[in-house]
Amino acid sequence: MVLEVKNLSKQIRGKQILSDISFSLGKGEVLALIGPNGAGKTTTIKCIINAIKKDEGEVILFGKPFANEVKTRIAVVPEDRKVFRNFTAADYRSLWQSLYPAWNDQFFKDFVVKYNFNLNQKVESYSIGQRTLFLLGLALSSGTDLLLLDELTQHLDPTIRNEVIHLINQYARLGNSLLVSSHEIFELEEYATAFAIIKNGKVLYTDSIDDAKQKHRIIRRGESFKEGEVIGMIHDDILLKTSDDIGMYPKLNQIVVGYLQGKSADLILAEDLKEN
Ligand SMILES: Nc1ncnc2c1ncn2[C@@H]1O[C@H](COP(=O)(O)OP(=O)(O)OP(=O)(O)O)[C@@H](O)[C@H]1O
Repeated sequence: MVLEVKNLSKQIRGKQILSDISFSLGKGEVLALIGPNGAGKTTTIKCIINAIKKDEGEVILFGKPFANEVKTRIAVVPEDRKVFRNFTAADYRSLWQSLYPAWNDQFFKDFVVKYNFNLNQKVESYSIGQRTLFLLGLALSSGTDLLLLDELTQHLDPTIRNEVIHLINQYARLGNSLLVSSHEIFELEEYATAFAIIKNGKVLYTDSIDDAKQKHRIIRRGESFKEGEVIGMIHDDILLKTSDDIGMYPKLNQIVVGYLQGKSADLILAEDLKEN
């Protein structure tokens, strides 16, 4: 495993922000950390890179507990896209080149040409979409084997969004690993191979996309079933975790919605439809 997060917990100002968060990311995988606003995605990423101190739990990177040396093997695009004042794209290139021993300057040069970046322009003057693309370009050029990308596709027009997703896939195909936080559930299958659903600082479910689809079915409300657990409601359908071959296989976004919605009182009653 490239990254293992085990039983991570964090309180901020007396409020429990993360509770017992666990998931893992393998080589060449893209794990989507998916959840609504305020779920704890950014806090999880900050704990992984030790930008904020975790209270409990373990973060294992490349088989070892987090240590400062590992920072040169990880590149991050933060959610706020904050950049240094007065720093040009060329300044950023020099900085990242000095920080990352495996920096790939040819990749960076090609990236700058392909996306038409002016190296003499201040990065703070880029639009939010250009800034996101540029920061991703730095991360992809860093030569690291793990990227942490916080809400990467947020505020992007469809053209840049498609480019960004293409770049994520290309980087993963080279055997690198990516953790991408998002609340955009409809785009997940374009890049993710695995996912962790997070809500109120807890992981509700984590799995590879293929395995998750195998383990769940969508049945009509009122339809009876022999074996399984009712997970949640998706409009008039029910998401069921079951080994029975009933109903329909779910799409990833249906699995996410089912877990996020959870069981309401009338859905708990639906468990009574289980055949004895
Ligand atoms: N420094 C802080 N002080 C107080 N509360 C904080 C702080 N940082 C985070 N929180 C709270 O922790 C919770 C999780 O925030 P976090 O930014 O991790 O969520 P998120 O899933 O990344 O959300 P979003 O999708 O909106 O970016 C929120 O309720 C947030 O208000």
